[in-house]
Amino acid sequence: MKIVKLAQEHLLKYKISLFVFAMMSLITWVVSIVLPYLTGYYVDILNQGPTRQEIKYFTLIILAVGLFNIIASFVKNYLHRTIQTKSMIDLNFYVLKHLVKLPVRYFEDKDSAYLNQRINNDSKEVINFVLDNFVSIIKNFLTVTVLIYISLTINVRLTLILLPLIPLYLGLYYLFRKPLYNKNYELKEKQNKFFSVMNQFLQKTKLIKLTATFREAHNQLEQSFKTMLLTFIKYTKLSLLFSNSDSFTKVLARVVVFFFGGLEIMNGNLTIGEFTIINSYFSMIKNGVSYFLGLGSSYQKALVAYDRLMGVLYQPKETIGEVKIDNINTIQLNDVSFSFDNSNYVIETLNYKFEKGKIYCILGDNGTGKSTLINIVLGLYNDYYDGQIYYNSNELRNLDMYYVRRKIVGVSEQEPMLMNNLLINNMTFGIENYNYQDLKILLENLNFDPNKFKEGLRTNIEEGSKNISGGEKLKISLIRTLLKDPELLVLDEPTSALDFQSIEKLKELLIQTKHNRITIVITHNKDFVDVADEIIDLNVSRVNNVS
Ligand SMILES: Nc1ncnc2c1ncn2[C@@H]1O[C@H](COP(=O)(O)OP(=O)(O)OP(=O)(O)O)[C@@H](O)[C@H]1O
Repeated sequence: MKIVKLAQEHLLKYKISLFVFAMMSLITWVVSIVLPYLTGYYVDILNQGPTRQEIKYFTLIILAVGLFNIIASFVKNYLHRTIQTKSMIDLNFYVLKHLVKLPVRYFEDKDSAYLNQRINNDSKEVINFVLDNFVSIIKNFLTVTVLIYISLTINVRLTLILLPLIPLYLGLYYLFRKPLYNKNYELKEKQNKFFSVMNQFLQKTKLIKLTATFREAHNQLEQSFKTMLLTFIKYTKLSLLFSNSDSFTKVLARVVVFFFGGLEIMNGNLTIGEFTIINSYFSMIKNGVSYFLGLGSSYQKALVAYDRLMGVLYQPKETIGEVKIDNINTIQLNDVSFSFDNSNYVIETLNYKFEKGKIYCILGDNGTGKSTLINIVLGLYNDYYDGQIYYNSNELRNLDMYYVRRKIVGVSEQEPMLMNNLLINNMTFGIENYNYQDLKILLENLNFDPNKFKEGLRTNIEEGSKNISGGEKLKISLIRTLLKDPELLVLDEPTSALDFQSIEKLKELLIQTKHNRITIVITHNKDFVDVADEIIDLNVSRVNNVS
């Protein structure tokens, strides 16, 4: 079975724990079978007038079995939880590892929070299905067969009278199964929608305040809750109806056991102890049967989770070559074209050569393709552009761009992403070797005073937190990029959140270090035009510096 194949790779990392878990599960199962039998046997002894010795003996057995069961259950449940958590995270990481190597365009229409939650839930579903059922199938099969056999050996007539109640239960189950599944599914969808509206309500508090749309926001929230509540009520009614019908079969079974069991006792064909054993065993047989009935629907649920995970795992990874380079003297674009929708070209037959030692300024109004061009040059759209791009003499698609970007490329983004980490770690993130003196100079040059923060460079920064301004975020990202001393430096809209003084300092810094690298600055205003050696104006239809 394909679900087992996916889960086993992660579960089998904990072979010994799994083996002990299986053994403990079987032990607790044996205890659950033995206890009603012992109880029945004891009832018969009590009925016949027990000796003090017998009472002592049975009490000790019950104590020993009980204690043994507690220990075995503890070990079983402990192992179940730890194996489940570890393998679930393992599978989750396995999918995330693949995900992070997919082309960036895969993520463009995805909500990352939703995707993350989905992968987490699906990993849990797949692991739980396999872990829970690998012992349960054997256990429940044994429960049904062994207990029917023991009941038959105790009293054939009573067992044969009780067995037809199982098809009755099956009928009820099938009657309710589909509507229950559908209503449950519908309820989950409505709950998800409701929570996403609640989430939005919290996320958009600032917008709600600014536009004073409290009433509209609250109405939306209420409407979504009403829809969810309606489905919840329908589901609750149906599930209560089902559990009542289920209780009805239990009552019926008890009536049959009491009436026919009573007659059998009266006729001397059954002891009181045997009566209690059959009574307990029949309910265990019924539970065993319902386990197998429920297996189909839990398989369907796990299958949905499996298919969604495989949907990610089957996505082809982005194109990455193997050639590693440690310096970049030129980047040449030959007839490069790119379109998001295969019809409107954002970049069209662009020919351009970037050379070490120069500062390039990519100019253009909003939406003219500045960021797109940089994404192409950095190898993020390797699977989508036409034409060729050469780093020195190596075609971009042949380069190991993970290596190149890590070692010799520095990119400061328009909206910098910070890690939930210390200020110092954010400034040095991904940089293998740096000089503390260089960091100090950069801090001074960019006018960034870490002492302004409560614990200086060791202050914890949280993405989205209020203890850091937009400009400060941008400076952290600039420091991280410049500290790397890259061969290719890309600054995307570096002036968007900087004050005049900081812009001037940054310009000085770029001029001072331009000989060691290719510097590309993306901007929609003219702030950097005066320091640029070449300007690429994307407002102009044909850009070309290559004859
Ligand atoms: N993922 C996408 N799917 C479809 N179209 C996109 C996508 N990303 C960008 N575009 C479109 O491509 C064009 C260029 O976008 P790009 O972000 O490169 O522009 P930009 O010059 O960097 O803009 P800005 O100055 O606003 O940052 C725009 O028309 C934009 O709508």
